[in-house]
Amino acid sequence: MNDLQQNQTTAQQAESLEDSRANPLRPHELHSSRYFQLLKSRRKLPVSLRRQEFLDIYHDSQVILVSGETGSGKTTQIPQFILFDEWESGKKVACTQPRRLATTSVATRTAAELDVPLGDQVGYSVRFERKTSRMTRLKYMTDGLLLSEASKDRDFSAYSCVILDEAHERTLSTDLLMALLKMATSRRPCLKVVIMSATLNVEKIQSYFPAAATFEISGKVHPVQIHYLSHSTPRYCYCAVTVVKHIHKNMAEGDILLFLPTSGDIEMVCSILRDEYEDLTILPLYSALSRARQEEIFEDSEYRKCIVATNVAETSITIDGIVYVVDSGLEIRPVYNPRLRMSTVLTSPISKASAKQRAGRAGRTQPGICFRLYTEQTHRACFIPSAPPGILEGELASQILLLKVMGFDSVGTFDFVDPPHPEVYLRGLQDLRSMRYIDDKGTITRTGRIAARLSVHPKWLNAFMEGQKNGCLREMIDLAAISSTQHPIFLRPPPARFAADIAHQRFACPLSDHISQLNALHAYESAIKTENRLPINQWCFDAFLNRRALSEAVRIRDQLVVSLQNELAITKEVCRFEDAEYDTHIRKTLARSFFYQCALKHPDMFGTIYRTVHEGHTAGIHPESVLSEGIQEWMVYSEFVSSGTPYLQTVTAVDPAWLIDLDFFQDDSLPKTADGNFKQPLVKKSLDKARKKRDSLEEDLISFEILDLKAT
Ligand SMILES: Nc1ncnc2c1ncn2[C@@H]1O[C@H](COP(=O)(O)OP(=O)(O)OP(=O)(O)O)[C@@H](O)[C@H]1O
Repeated sequence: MNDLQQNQTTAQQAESLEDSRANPLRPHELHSSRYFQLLKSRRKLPVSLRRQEFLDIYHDSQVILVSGETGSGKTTQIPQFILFDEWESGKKVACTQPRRLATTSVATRTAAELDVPLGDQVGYSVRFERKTSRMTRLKYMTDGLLLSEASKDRDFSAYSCVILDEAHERTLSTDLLMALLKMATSRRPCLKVVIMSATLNVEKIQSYFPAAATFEISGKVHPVQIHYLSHSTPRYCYCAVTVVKHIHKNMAEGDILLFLPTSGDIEMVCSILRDEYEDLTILPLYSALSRARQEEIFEDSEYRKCIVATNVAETSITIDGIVYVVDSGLEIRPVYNPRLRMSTVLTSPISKASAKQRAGRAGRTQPGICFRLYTEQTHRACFIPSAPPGILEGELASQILLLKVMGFDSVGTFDFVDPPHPEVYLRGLQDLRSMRYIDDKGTITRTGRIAARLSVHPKWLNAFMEGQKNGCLREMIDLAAISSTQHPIFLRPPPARFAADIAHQRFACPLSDHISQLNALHAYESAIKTENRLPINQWCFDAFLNRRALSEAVRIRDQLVVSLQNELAITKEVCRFEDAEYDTHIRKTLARSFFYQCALKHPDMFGTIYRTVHEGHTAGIHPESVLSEGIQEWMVYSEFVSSGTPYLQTVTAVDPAWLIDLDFFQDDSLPKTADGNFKQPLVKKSLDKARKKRDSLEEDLISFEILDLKAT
């Protein structure tokens, strides 16, 4: 018997025996004292009091919509009820979350509640990282990951029940899962679906699943008082600092959770608060931070904690000790514009549902107070009820391809909760057509099938094939991996921008941001291998590189190499950096793979404005680019973004001669006005010039060969 077990009282042992009948995960073992502590608090949760009522509905219905106050126990308890109920089926229970941090933290909590090591019966799976085993029966996972599983198994046959949590967020993946689950439930009558949220639009989802039962959990764990400002203020950071100071000076014990829209705001506010207080533990929280730094928010602290977070802390997570929530009422949301093929990132007001979720981070382990940095009138009149579904705001090419590979040829008539905007849908089809992933009839091609199976955006398959021709396949795989990390690899924290820019110069390639990224990745890998090196964390810190993003890129790259092995002959050989043509091979490959994202310098302007070839939209080069001075004529860009001013981001200078033989740049493909003239005469002129140059070079070559022939 171990120490923990010895510590159990006789009463606990009796309780353990009683409870073990309900806990098939450890049927013959005694539980730890922590288990009993947690059990005591779990039993008080509103949802625990209605366990049997929930199970009765669960037995009678195939689809159940669960709504209930934040903190009432949906995420941690309902999956356990189902797990025990479904134990005999031998199948798994999946519970999805929109965010990674929430996925890992609720899995950790649930494993602790069940007194099992994380990864055994309870585990988690997020992209490129998982803690599961063959024993795992309850799997918390991101919605994106379950979607990619579904592309291989439309019946969700490994699962007896799929729980979609935080469904109010209506992410693109959750919406697609709802549609696929709707079909799967008609094929598999024993498959159950539970859709949960504290702020679910029940009528909307019920009209999509007409036979769904509803289960509403009333009652809060602890009350949360809400305070509003009496006057609005645009200076939300200043206002947030004032409120935090007020709480710290005048209010009773309890940690603070402050919501701000951007990582820049967070770092600024953290540095102001750090300068002022030594007896306050200030912890930033945003997705670009390393996992270890993110998890610091859960650690105990000698002083009061003040966590300054973006909306990554908005749903699902419980941070023990939070009493005060300060909500700026703002967030950043990328919105895709199909006409511009551009993502606009603007700081905008949150929805009422988000405001409720944010307030709900308090009152979970004790009563709480939420300070909203906006007026009640603003909340009532200016906040929309819930954020628009992701399917109405995002780019759809990869989702259309995924559906096509699953056999849904006519995606236009697919039964979505909210159908996508026809223009976004058509743009997605056009993009897939120009990448040759579908044919003229919209049928998926062989290349399209391979592209759909990639763990990165399907557009990269073209780059891999082109890279193979030009001897830089490995570099393209590295770039695909870098572009798939959730965070930028170059860090520019606001207080140290200048120092960061200097540190980044050693990786800079004057003609390409993509190659600069590759240089940083390769330097990181050799820093790891070098003996007597600096600790890698220190090396990354000094170089202002994001270690988390780099190690994630390496992981993605290694998995990609394995998954591509059957499709492309991947040799160990890499393009040699010492090769005089190293840059050219990579730039040419990028140009020929992402030709539909080319831009040409606009001479009428001050010299730094470019115009995209296909749509003719103008934009500057992002100020963080190595090419921001706008000297080069042609560019290929990875993103067209706007946070007020439109910018081309992550760009590479290209030679139009590399493009002229592509169909996309032939006269009959270039965009024309209604009267048949070229919409962008400059593009036409520049391409003609490149063609002439090529022809005259070819003529020179021929005459040179003739001369050579005569000489022999
Ligand atoms: N990591 C944790 N530390 C302390 N208490 C926790 C933790 N996780 C959960 N709890 C307790 O369990 C309760 C239920 O949490 P759970 O996440 O299941 O609620 P929920 O209804 O899903 O909330 P939300 O709608 O906000 O996701 C919390 O209110 C809290 O009291």
